[in-house]
Amino acid sequence: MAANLLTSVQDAVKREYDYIVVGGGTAGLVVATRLSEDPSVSVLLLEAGRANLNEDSLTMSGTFGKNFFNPDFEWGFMTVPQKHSNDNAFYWPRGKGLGGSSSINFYVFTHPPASDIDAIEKLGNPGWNWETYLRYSRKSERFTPPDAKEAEAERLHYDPAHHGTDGPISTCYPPLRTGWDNLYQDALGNLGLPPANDSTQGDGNASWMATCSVNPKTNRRSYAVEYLEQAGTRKNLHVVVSSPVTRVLFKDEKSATGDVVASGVEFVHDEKTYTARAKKEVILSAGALKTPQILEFSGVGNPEVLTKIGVQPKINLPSVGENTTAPPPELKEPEKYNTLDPITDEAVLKEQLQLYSKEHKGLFLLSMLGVGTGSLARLSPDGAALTAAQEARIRATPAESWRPGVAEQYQLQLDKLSTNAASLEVVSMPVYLSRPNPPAPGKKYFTTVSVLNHPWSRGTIHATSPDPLAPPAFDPHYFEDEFDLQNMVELVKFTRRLAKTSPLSEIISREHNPGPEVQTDEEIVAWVKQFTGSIAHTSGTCSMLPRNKGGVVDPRLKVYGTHNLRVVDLSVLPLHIGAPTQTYVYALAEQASEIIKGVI
Ligand SMILES: Cc1cc2nc3c(=O)[nH]c(=O)nc-3n(C[C@H](O)[C@H](O)[C@H](O)COP(=O)(O)OP(=O)(O)OC[C@H]3O[C@@H](n4cnc5c(N)ncnc54)[C@H](O)[C@@H]3O)c2cc1C
Repeated sequence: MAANLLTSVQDAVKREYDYIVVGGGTAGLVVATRLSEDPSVSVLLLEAGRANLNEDSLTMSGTFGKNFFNPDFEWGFMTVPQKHSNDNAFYWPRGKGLGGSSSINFYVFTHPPASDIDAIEKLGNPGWNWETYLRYSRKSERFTPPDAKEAEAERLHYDPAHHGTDGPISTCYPPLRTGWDNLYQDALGNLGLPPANDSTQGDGNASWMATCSVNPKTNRRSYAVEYLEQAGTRKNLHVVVSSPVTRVLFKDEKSATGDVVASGVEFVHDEKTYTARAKKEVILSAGALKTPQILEFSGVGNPEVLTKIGVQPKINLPSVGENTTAPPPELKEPEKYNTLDPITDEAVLKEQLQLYSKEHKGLFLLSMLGVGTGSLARLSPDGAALTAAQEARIRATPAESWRPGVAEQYQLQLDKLSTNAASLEVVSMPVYLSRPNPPAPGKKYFTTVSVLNHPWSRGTIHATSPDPLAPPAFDPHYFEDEFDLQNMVELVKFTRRLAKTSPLSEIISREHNPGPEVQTDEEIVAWVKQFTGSIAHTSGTCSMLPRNKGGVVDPRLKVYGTHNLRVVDLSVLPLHIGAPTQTYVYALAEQASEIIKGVI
């Protein structure tokens, strides 16, 4: 059905649309679909990548990372060398094509803690709180509860009030489970993270079983393209693919309030440049890594950055591309039970692919299930002392030494530290995913993906080349704040303790990474700097904050100084949340759609 919405460039440039949405990823597809619910408005969606509709390798479940570095589906971004991480450049995968990152993500679908969502409102954004988040998250979700007997046996406990039942994104518990997740949860409980329904309550020091965005009827990925499917054959929504937008175009005259007025966008298709025209608004949803670049090429940003790429400044907004927060993970693994490792054997892979395509069964139904979150003080014997030292250091640093608005963000992070709220996450993954020691043939593993959810380092993403199609410079400043590194080191030690804690210890034969040769703090630091990777949740590059506090958009998601240009994607999240980010992006885009429609 969604294929009916595809339009040719020649048709699109002949018309004038009410709304142009830039980027057909997670947020963009929600916004375009919701706006076109009103048959009296016209919407054009421009996506840089291909349509990729009905692409088996995207919709098949259990294919974690399969499309990494595949230019048909993924951008292949790299950070600049990281000064505080041995000058390593980190791989930042992002989805390309309709569905964006929701088409390649690892489809864990969980809520952030309520306090993290309320923090967004506290930073100066009325209406962006847990209550509204939950309303819009429910609107996006179609949850299928587990069978009652199975739920009891496998502890698939949940709060029905936290799930929607008739939204476009299907969610469920992973259709196939590893068999060790109860043991994982018990071991986490023995280390101070007791079982809970989910991550939303209290200080977040807990463990739970995560749901995923998979359709339990088809056992396929459920992702943003479901929204387009809902749009069906609407005549007022046009989708043009393979057309990267290079800049927003503005009218010569300003609005009555003195703001610049967007009139459309410039985009490239088959190496030719075109213009698409908008009557009402332009909405940027190109993701946290690309939206700041489009703003900069449109003349919106820090004049110094713009001048270097040969762009005439229109709006002085130095916060574009700043406040980049990018949490890094660490990996480690034991052996046994249901995992995806056997598919590295050609014969098993063939058999499993057949099983999946014919009966929608087999190992590809596995997903991440057991999750634990905790504060540093809860996870490490040295955590309280390290936390106190960080609190003292931040309090002793004059607020003027940070960029505007960071002091307010740090205050909320300090509140989390002083109440011992969870900021670290350990997720069990049923496959070998770590470096440098390779897996042994014929064995099974699980990896503990360890995540720092509230990093203190702040980075930047800026255009540096005059070519708008060249990637910008991604610089997360990993480990610039030493506390981030200390957290990662303590996470490695915690993961080691977890593996030695009953009942999990009973099923583990040995640790492969970091491996026995990595023991002292210095050795762990070296391993972390060399072998950590990005969890792909970068946010904040066009933060929703007051303008004098580092804001790029206001609480109506409008770019400051503009009359009708908004940003709706993960760029606007001003302070990172303690969870993977897709659930948040769907809720954000649902709320944004109602704002744009004037419903709220
Ligand atoms: C590998 C990976 C694993 C992840 N795992 C999870 C997980 O398990 N659970 C979870 O909750 N979250 C996960 N995430 C994060 C989550 O998927 C993202 O945060 C979310 O999808 C981001 O949505 P977005 O709309 O901001 O950006 P995207 O979905 O990335 O959309 C941006 C879109 O804009 C397009 N675009 C870019 N530039 C232009 C341009 N110039 N012109 C036109 N179009 C353009 C892109 O091609 C893309 O389609 C993962 C992400 C990745 C990459």
